[in-house]
Amino acid sequence: MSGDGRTDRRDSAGRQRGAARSEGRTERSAQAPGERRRGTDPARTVAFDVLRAVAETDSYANLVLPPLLRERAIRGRDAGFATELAYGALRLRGRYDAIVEQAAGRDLATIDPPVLDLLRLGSHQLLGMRVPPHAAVSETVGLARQRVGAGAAQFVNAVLRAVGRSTLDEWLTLIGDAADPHQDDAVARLAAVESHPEWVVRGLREALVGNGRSSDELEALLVADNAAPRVTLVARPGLVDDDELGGRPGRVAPTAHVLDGGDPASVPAVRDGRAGVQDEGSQLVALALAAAPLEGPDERWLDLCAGPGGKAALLASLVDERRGRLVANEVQPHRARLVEQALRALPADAIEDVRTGDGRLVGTDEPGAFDRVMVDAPCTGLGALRRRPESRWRRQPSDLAALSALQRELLGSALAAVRVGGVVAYVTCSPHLAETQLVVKDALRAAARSGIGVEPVDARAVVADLAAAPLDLPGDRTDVQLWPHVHGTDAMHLTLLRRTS
Ligand SMILES: C[S@@+](CC[C@H](N)C(=O)[O-])C[C@H]1O[C@@H](n2cnc3c(N)ncnc32)[C@H](O)[C@@H]1O
Repeated sequence: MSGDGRTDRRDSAGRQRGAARSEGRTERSAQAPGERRRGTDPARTVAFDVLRAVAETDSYANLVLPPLLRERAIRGRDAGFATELAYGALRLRGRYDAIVEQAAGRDLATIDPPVLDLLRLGSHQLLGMRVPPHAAVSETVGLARQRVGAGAAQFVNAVLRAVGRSTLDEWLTLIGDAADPHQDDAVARLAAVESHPEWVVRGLREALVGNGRSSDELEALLVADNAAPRVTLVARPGLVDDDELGGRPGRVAPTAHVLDGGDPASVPAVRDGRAGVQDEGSQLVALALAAAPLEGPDERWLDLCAGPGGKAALLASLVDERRGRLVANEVQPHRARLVEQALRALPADAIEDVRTGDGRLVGTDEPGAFDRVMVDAPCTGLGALRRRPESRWRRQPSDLAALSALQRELLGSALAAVRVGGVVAYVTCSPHLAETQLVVKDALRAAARSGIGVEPVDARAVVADLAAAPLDLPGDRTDVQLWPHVHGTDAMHLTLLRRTS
């Protein structure tokens, strides 16, 4: 039974069983009787609406989908099916577009965007989910007829039948060969087959090599980006007992609980803010800032870019254990409100302030005022592609220049805001060298020019003491770069720096 007592009508293969299809009802009643037909499947309809919202209003799928599911009372397996369909079609858009182009024998630019979205959804059901082909095709054609028109439905039918005639492996060989006809461009092939923009594939390859890893790992990394991450909870120290959260212990962060499934919002400690949903890599970098060796006072911490507040809540629980206080700063007012919300379970004593302000000014306004500073910088998010289904298509190479300039300024401000002897953590959820190693290098040069001395702290030694098992971190660097295909985390970057003068 679904939560509202009605029978859950989807089987494990995503087929909808039974006749009552609530979503279609009102739309059917608005049609002339001659046009009446079986209603469309609410789960597929909601997935289509998510893809349309992403395309038309630049919406984020993970923000649009949950309220739509709630509004339309789609729960249980139906909700799981809709989520996998929408997120999978968005993540694998590049792969399916290459397949659709071949199957349709037409340039994608000649296909109307809503029709292309339907073809992506149909292709994902056929090739990426275990939906029986007749259901995948007929349900998508029905949706096309209802939402776009009879002509579009015929086209969708023909193209999806062509898609269904080959297996996924056969299609991958075909689109790989089409992208790399001379067998000399591994990036173009991987970009098509593993559904990433080429500039992202190039950036990830450089990041692997720049962190002492082999470019042979690239395919495994791209594959990991295409898999939905497991839901991981953080047990905020001092606020929650480990056995309240369930799940299995994390591999990387001692505060992590990895769930096998279920809705994290149903966990009471998550609802009241004593725990939260947080990637293990994000947990580890906050724990590392707190654990970095420090001489002298350790009581005033700053989270410079705090919204929406996941790391701030973990830092606040850690500083509270030392009887210290956290200042959380965020430039966007609505995100600063999310920080307040994330900190709701923390004792008032642990929070000095939640501020709305430009982090670039803190170093000038409050020089040398903090013992530990977190700079979790705004970034391309190329390390969290598995979590944000459409973001790889939205980001542009030109974003890198603007973001890395901002990152340098924020890190410079943090180095000015920390006291001599204090520690700064520079963190991104992108492994791109332009946002990580190069930003740190530039910021250190700029700091030296303004008379601020800085030395690296061995972040690898710090995380080695925190992690349950040794972390695979090759090369002789002092920073830490995590990877989804190696550590099971987002590709978080961490540099720890100590101010020396
Ligand atoms: C990667 S997110 C931080 C995530 C956060 N630490 C967490 O764990 O929930 C970066 C944040 O920096 C904020 N930001 C962007 N420019 C900023 C600036 N100039 N000063 C302060 N915050 C800024 C963004 O609005 C965004 O909320």
